[in-house]
Parts: sequence; C-alpha cells; structure tokens
Amino acid sequence: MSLFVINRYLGDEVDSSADRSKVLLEKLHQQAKERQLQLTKEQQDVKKTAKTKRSAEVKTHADTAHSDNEEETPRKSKKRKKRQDDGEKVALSRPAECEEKEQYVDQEKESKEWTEDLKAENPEEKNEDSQSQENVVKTNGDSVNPSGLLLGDFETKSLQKVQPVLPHWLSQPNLVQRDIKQNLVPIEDVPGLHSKLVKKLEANKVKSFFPVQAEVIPAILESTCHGFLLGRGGYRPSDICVSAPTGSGKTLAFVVPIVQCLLQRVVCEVRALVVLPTKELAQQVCKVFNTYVDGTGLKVVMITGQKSFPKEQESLVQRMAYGFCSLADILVSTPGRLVDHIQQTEGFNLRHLRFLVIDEADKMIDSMNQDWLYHVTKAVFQTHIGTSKMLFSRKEPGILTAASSFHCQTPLQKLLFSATLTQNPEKLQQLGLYQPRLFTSTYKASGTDPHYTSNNGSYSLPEGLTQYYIPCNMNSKPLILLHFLLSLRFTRVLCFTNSKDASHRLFLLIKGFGDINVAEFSSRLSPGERKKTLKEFEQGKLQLLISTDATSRGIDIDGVKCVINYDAPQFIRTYIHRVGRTARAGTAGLAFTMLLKVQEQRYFNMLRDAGAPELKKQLVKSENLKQYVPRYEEALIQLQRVIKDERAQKRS
Ligand SMILES: Nc1ncnc2c1ncn2[C@@H]1O[C@H](COP(=O)(O)OP(=O)(O)OP(=O)(O)O)[C@@H](O)[C@H]1O
Repeated sequence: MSLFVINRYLGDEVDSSADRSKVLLEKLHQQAKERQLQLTKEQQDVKKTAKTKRSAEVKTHADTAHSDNEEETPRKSKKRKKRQDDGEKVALSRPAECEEKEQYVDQEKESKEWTEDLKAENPEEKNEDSQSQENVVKTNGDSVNPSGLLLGDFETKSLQKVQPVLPHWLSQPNLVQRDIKQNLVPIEDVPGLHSKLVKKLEANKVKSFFPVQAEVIPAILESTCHGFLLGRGGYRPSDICVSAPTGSGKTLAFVVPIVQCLLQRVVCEVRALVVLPTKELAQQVCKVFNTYVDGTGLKVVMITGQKSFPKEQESLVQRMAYGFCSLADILVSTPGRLVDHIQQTEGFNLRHLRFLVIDEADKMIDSMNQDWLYHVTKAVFQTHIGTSKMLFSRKEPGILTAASSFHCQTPLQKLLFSATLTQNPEKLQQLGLYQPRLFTSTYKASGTDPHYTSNNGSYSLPEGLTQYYIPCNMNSKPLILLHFLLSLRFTRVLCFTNSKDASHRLFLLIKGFGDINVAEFSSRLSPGERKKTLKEFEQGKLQLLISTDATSRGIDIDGVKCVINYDAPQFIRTYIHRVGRTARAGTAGLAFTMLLKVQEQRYFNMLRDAGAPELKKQLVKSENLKQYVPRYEEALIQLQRVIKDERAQKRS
C-alpha cells in the first residue's frame, strides 16, 4: 500500500489519459496491420507450395481444379467469405482448445461443400474432384488421415423407400367378377345347397347366382359342413370380408348360407346377428330373411327402435316356468338398440351366437366408438352360472396355441360386407378378425409384381352405370333439375342434397313450381312417414324423391333409373353409395353430378384417386332453361313465405 502519491512527468504527448489511450490504440492498429500482412504472406506461400505439389503429381487434375476455382461465381465466393468471417467471429469468442477442433471441422465442411459445388458444375469430373478435396485438406496443414479418408466423412447413399406391406389376406384376395351379366352361375353349379333352399330361390325368380354369391356362399357353407356347432374338423373358421359393388347381391350372399346352416337347429336361440347402420336397411334385410325362412320354422326378429322397447322385449324372449326362452333364431338390429337390449332385457342372451354379420362394414367401423362390438363380444362369451364346465361352454379365444385349440366350443364367425370396405389394416384390426379371407372386386395387378396387390383406397362401381357431370352455377341448379324432369321427362329420379334443410327447401321449391310428383326423405320425417315415402317411390307414384344421405346406403329400390347429385358429395364413399342406388343387379343406370366451377378439379381428383372412370360432361344450354324462369321466380317467392310460416310455427 502506498502512503504517498508521487506525481511524475511523463512527457508532453502523454500528459493526459485521453492522449494515452489514443497512442495505445494506434499501436494496436499498427500491430494488427503487421499481423494481417504476415498472414497474407503465409497463405500465399502455402498456396504456392500446394500448386507446385499438385502440378508435380497430376498435372491435368490440378489444371481442372484451378480453372473450376476461378470460374466460381461471385455469389459463391461471397458466401464463402461470409462463412470465413463468421468463423472468425466465432473463433474470437471461443476458448483456444475448441478452436483447433472447429477449424478442422470447418475445413472439412467447407472442402466438402466446395467439392459438391464443383460436382454440381462438372459432374463428369467427380473422381478428380475427390482428389482435389484431399489436396485442399493436406495443404491447409491440419491432421490428415493416412488412409486417405477424412475422419467423420461418409458416403451419402440414397435411402430405399419403404413400401407399405399389406397382410397376405389383403394383398392376395379372392377375386370377384364385377360384370354380373357375363358371370352368372346357375344355382345347380354351386355345391352344397340344400334342396329346400334351391326351391325357395327358384320361387323367388333367382335362377343363377351373381359372381359374389357364387364365391361367398360356398365359402360360408364350407365352414359349417360339420354342423354349425363346431367349425370344420373342430377348427375355428376364418372370418370373411366381402367388398363388391353396390347392387351386386351381397345380401343373398349371407342370407342363403345362414338359413341353410340353421335349418338343422333344434332349440331356438339367437344364432345369427346382423348389425346395420339404419332402420330402413334393417327392414330391408329382415324382409329378405323372412322370404327365405318361410316354412322352415326359423324365426327372424328385428330390433331397431321402430317399436316400443317393451314390445321389442316381448318379441325377443318369453318367460317360462323354468326360465326364459329365446323367440329369435336370427336377429337384425341397429347397434344402439342392440346394446340397450343386451343391457336391459332380462333373459336375452347371445351365448349361442354363431354368425355375426356386419353389413355396411366400413360405416359400422366408423361407429365403433359406440362400443357396440365390445358389448356383443362380452355377451357372446359371458359364462352363465352352471354352464362353465359344460361341454361346448364358451370362453373368449385368446392367442392360438395347441392348448387353446384343444378346447372345443361353438365358434363365432364374423362376416363383413360393404361396397366400400376399407383395406386399412389398422381400421380392420378393431374388429378382431380371425384368419380372415377377403373376397373383392377391387384389385389391380402391379406393374412388375407377378402377384396381385390390392388397390388400397380404390372402389369399384357397377358395370351398367354411366356417370356424367353438369357444369352449373348456384342459380341454374334448380332450373337444370326442372329441365331434366319436365323437358327430358326423367322418371323415378333420386336426387341427393347434403343436408335435411337443403332437401326440404328444394322439395318446397319443386312442389311450388307444380307439375311434378315430388317427395322428400330425411330425418325430418317420422319412421312411419319414411316407410310410406319409400313405398310410394318404389311403386312409381313419385317422379322425384329428394333425399339426404339417409337413402344413400344399401337401400334397394327397384327401377331407379337416374341419380342426381344436386349437391356434390364430399367423400368418395358417399359418391359410390349414392350413385349405386341405380344400375343395380346388372341393369343400366345414369348418374349426374351438378358441379360448380370451383368444385370441378377437386372432384375429378377425388374420383381419379379412387380409380373411378372419368365423368362425361353433360352441358345444359341456357336457352333450354329460360322457359322455366318466370314460374321459378314465383315459386321462390312462395318458398320464402312457406319457410317464414314454418319458422313462426316452430317458435310458437
Ligand atoms: N341371384 C340373383 N338373381 C336375381 N336378382 C338378384 C340376385 N341376387 C340379388 N338380386 C337382386 O339384386 C338387387 C341388389 O341386391 P342387394 O341389395 O343384395 O345388393 P348389395 O350388393 O347388397 O347392394 P348395396 O351395396 O347397395 O347394399 C336386389 O334387388 C336383389 O333382389
């Protein structure tokens, strides 16, 4: 510690602290300049040495590398300069030990990028460039791998794209012909049919089987050839998935073998359960079953909520002195109502269920969040007091092992049907299928693969269907519909809109216009009204039925000549089912879709992706529509009035 401060004289130029720092700064500038000069000199020396070395080794190569370097674009040199600057900046802020490592990495990176740039410019000089890359590293004087390879260097290999692999049953399905007319199979050619059923078929004017029936009926019958209680030879039968076009006769493909199989049953128990998405479809399937069980003693019961719950309970089970007895052999149901009965109807059980038919299976998979399959499976394998040790008592099959297959039990076979069955294994997995077999008319041979690969996401349409699109705008849509009905005199037209309100408004408009027998079909109507409307349409009393997608699936109305998509469907599956209401059972049919300009491209892409044929263009000239304009405007005013009244009525 200094006790005294001694002021010293330091000369004129450094007598103030400001002057001192100025001098110091100048000195530093001087030193920096000297270092810069020295560095440039060193670099020039290094370059010279490298040049001489290279020209001595491979003269031609050195020339090429040099000229490439000179031809480097200003953009690239700028880029490299920036990189250098960046590197310097980083080096200033990093500890010294990192510097060495990073320098090497930077050099390696830069030389690699440089080489790649050169390669891009002169691809034919690839080999020479790799040599020049080595030289650049060597001349910089850092570590050099004696083997000639840079540490951490690697060759870039293009990765092979992993192709999705479908399970064998999906990739190699049993093929079903699409063309019905050309591939009819006489009933007598299908082996194993019971004479009773042959008679029934003939009585119903079925002389030949459609292709899907000729394939699927024998497959189901085969699994029951040793009786329905046990699978063939005691083995659990394969589940069956069927994907065939709309109107190709899928209903008979499961009705015939199920009825034949249950002809042998002694005690009435629920042995077959058909689950469908809508009441109307359930009614339709129930009707087909009733036709074929007539005179056999088998009982078909439908539970869809059309009757009251107690009434349905009465039709399902009967209380006896010794307990409950089933009144149904075959049950046709919608999923929600089925679960209600499983949970609430005393004496109702599915312990003897042999066939679970899931019709419109893709739609039913969508409704899996309702857990209906879980409840059904639980009810099937529920152990009843006193029956667990009985012969043929059932327990839910787990993994297939020698021990598990030793246990004899009535199998539960799942049969899936749809015109648009998903081939997404993840979705199908939810159904817990056992060694499934797929029957499909949707397939395509892949270019090189000798085997068939299923065409994921594509669907097939009926052979007799001709599809058109009509370019239009929002104002011309109703006029075009009127033109089809009044000028072209189309009858039995099924017209689809995208909502029940749109259906209702269009119905009121056409009704207000007059001269057309029109009705609407949507959830606005009660089940009774819906049934009546469908009947009238089937009987030919209606020229036009305007509907939501409530009639788009499965509904089989005889004689629908034309389907019009007034509103373009948003999904391909909806399109397939809507247009499938015509051209059924091998007949011809027309489908028109009204498309706004903005919808066209998306729509064409959607159809192309699904493998559907290109739509034909149907132009409607504006002169043809003019005649309807005055009456149409009157009908519009009337429509506004009716809608106002309806709203007022709703509010009151
Ligand atoms: N072998 C046959 N001979 C004559 N007509 C048949 C035969 N099989 C089915 N049909 C008739 O073909 C029509 C269509 O059958 P079905 O309703 O079973 O078709 P689908 O394939 O289930 O159609 P969707 O996919 O639309 O539900 C029905 O009217 C049915 O009576």
